[in-house]
Amino acid sequence: MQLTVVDHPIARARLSRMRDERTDNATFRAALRELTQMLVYEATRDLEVAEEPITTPVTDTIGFRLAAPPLIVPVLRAGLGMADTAHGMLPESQMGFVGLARNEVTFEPEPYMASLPESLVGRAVFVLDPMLATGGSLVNCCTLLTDRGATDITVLCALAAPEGLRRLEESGLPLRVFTASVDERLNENAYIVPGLGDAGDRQFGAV
Ligand SMILES: O=P(O)(O)OC[C@H]1O[C@H](OP(=O)(O)OP(=O)(O)O)[C@H](O)[C@@H]1O
Ligand SMILES: O=c1cc[nH]c(=O)[nH]1
Ligand SMILES: [Mg+2]
Repeated sequence: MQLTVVDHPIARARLSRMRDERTDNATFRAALRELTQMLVYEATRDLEVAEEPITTPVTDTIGFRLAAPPLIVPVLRAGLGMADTAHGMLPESQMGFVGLARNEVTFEPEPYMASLPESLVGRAVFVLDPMLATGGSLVNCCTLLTDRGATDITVLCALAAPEGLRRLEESGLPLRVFTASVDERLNENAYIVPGLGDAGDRQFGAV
């Protein structure tokens, strides 16, 4: 599994705003959108481009377009806050949706929806979820994708815990992970420390 930590100064500043308990829901969402831009920018660096002839106001030349824009898959709820930004940067991409809620007693994810293309053979997939804690939710989501034939999955998250990264690594799933920080650890409630709290609640309110 390939891990990239996007620790650009602007990314660190946005992440700090998200961590701060005084940050209100609207400011948290704005900071997550801005952080998502940086994660997408880094994660798309190696995407294949196709050449196409174009004409500028001055002359004919060669232009470029993405050869195969990845499928974007936000994990509901918290990943929804990254979806529009990622789609804006990859406007030709298709979007799928996975809904998971972590059981806060067992810490296991409980799936409640999946809306994905039947086959993902030969398609790159970008999974969006700001939080990688125990890793249970992302293993569940990425297994749904590999069950459909995906072999090229990129996970974009704001924060990752070492425990979750280990679980993803041990899953053997074909993954690359881009995160703005690898935090210290999980606490007894499987929350990331120092973390930022519940990313869904911080954006949309407590359920
Ligand atoms: O790595 P894990 O231990 O599985 O935890 C991470 C998951 O927890 C959060 O979702 P949550 O279940 O709180 O749902 P929500 O987005 O609706 O708040 C987060 O967005 C991840 O999906
Ligand atoms: O710290 C955590 C752990 C799981 N889910 C969150 O939203 N935050
Ligand atoms: Mg939540």
